[in-house]
Amino acid sequence: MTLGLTGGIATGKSTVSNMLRVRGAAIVDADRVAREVVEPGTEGSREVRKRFGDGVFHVDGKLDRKALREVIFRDPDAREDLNRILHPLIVRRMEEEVRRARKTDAERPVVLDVPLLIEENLLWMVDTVVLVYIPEPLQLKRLMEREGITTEEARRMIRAQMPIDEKKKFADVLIDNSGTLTETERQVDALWQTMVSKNGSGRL
Ligand SMILES: CC(C)(COP(=O)(O)OP(=O)(O)OC[C@H]1O[C@@H](n2cnc3c(N)ncnc32)[C@H](O)[C@@H]1O)[C@@H](O)C(=O)NCCC(=O)NCCS
Ligand SMILES: Nc1ncnc2c1ncn2[C@@H]1O[C@H](COP(=O)(O)OP(=O)(O)OP(=O)(O)O)[C@@H](O)[C@H]1O
Repeated sequence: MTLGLTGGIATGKSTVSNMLRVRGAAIVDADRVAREVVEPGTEGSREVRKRFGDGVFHVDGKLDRKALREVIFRDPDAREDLNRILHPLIVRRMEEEVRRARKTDAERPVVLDVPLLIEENLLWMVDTVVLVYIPEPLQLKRLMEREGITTEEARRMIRAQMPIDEKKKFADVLIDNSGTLTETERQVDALWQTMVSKNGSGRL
């Protein structure tokens, strides 16, 4: 089965995806793929430079992630342009990775960790949607603490995505990550049991 793991920024997708990895899932991480498609010399890198200029690159040709981030979380048009350039490249590579994982072991659950799974209409890629949920005030707090940024900066990043409470209606399974990591582990255990017992295709 292919599980779509989503949430909002800093709600705990990486935390939960690591827990699923430890249990044996194959993980396809959209944030990692997004970094690969802009490596120096790639089509993604060329297109980003064409649209955003040399100012969002370091002298060695690597993307200056901080600089680009400043632009896209302030300017919705810029964000749309970046999405238009990168998302087809990201989706194509994720599809290849899913195919490869299936070929290696058809029974092994595959987890697609994609922050924008719902916003970008990628639900067709997965059998089941798992939402890593925390209430928005806690999301704001964890984001500010992790990034060392102000409330205003964190709000801007959260506003670039569909509000976490709205995402609930697209979810088949909810993991509440507002408690301790042990409490989250317990929910992941229950999810994993269902995944392996249904190990063919099928929805949860
Ligand atoms: C702007 C970039 C360079 C900032 O890099 P940085 O290392 O600081 O952050 P990172 O990649 O780890 O992303 C952190 C989080 O930001 C959020 N985010 C990233 N891109 C976007 C976007 N286009 N729209 C809304 N939220 C986004 C996601 O929740 C993501 O998990 C980078 O996020 C990027 O290339 N974004 C565009 C690609 C994309 O849409 N990625 C999301 C997965 S499809
Ligand atoms: N149950 C928890 N209790 C306390 N802190 C937590 C918990 N789960 C995650 N965190 C912390 O919250 C922050 C966000 O978690 P994580 O990085 O897993 O989120 P994410 O959804 O993957 O973020 P992004 O969208 O930026 O990729 C991290 O600093 C993490 O250590």
